[in-house]
Amino acid sequence: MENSASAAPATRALATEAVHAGRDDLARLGLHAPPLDLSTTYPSYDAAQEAERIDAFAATGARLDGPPVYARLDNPTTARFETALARLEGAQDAVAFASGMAALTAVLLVRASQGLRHVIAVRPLYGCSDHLLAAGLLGTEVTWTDPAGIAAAIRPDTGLVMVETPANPTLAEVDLAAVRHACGSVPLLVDNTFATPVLQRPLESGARIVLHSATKYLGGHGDVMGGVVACDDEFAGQLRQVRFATGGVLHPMAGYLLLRGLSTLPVRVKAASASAAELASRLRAHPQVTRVHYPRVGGAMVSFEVQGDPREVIAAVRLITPAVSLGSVDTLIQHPASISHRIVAESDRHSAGVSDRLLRLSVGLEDVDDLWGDLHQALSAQTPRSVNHRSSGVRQPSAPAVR
Ligand code: MET
Repeated sequence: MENSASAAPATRALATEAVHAGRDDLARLGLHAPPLDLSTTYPSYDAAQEAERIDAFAATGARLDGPPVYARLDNPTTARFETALARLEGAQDAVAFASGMAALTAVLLVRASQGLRHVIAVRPLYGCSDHLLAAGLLGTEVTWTDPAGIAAAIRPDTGLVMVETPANPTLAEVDLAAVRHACGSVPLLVDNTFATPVLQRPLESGARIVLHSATKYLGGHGDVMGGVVACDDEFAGQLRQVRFATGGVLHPMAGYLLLRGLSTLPVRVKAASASAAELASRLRAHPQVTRVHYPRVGGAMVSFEVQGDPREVIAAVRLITPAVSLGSVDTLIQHPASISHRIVAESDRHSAGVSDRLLRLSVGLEDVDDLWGDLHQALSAQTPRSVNHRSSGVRQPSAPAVR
């Protein structure tokens, strides 16, 4: 199997890479679907050779030639996903983890283990990313700033600058080239979960590290949890060493599903983005909506602020799924102040522009008029305050006719 991200030709378009990257050897193997390797360990009669291979991994963290010794070092199915995602992001390599938070944790641990404990970050970030930094759970120390304050915040022990653009949940964007310039020699990490490499490739703007919650658009169907970091070979080796030591590995079945998800990523993102742009424009004209956030880069996320209680809109949707998370084929809506950003202190939420009246919509692949019909009725609905998701006065709609 070809594990190297540079094995495929450099000239294929993103849509072609999405289908073929990480699968270039399959026809030669006589396979169509990628093999799913569930091994936790890999037998060898040559203990001396295994010792050498473990020493080699300990030295650089580079992928071993041949079987991975043990599943916490590597996995061939997951490696295909890593190869494919690296190609899509234009990175030398990628390293996958059990979740986006495990991926961010590994990045922070790599830098902290080098004595670079200070992180500069721009709010808003996803609520748990914010919390991980703000609480200093990993022994790091954070300075929050806006992009203009990055250069002045750099210290001798600064190991990372972190931004998320478009940001969760306000969809605020930063100018990556300007931020990269302000970082000087400090590595810039960009959380690219919302844009995906279909709309934005931060490494082209000089970022060194790209982070994804793969649970979202990369998987794309709400049935797989994972995280991935795209970066250069050197940093990927350090991440693999941390992953081996701390154990936040992606399950091979998740690696399989994520590789499958990548093959439809461009068509999913483009279709959902077209609907999202349309919904953003219809929301702007709705009398109950006071503000709509839709990023310049595009994408399938829309956030909007409402006149009344946003939780009443959540209670009133019938087609749209009232759930946190994003990037699935179905449209999801959630109230950041109640769920995704609940763990961020209220004053920090507010100063980051996360209003209590903000709703976050992840637009899926349904017909845009059906989505608008549901949003429109939910915005107009007067839901009794006693309704909640357990006692549920929720009507189950009878199956509608297909237009
Ligand atoms: C546990 S809350 C959030 C999950 C996900 N990162 C989101 O923003 O929706």
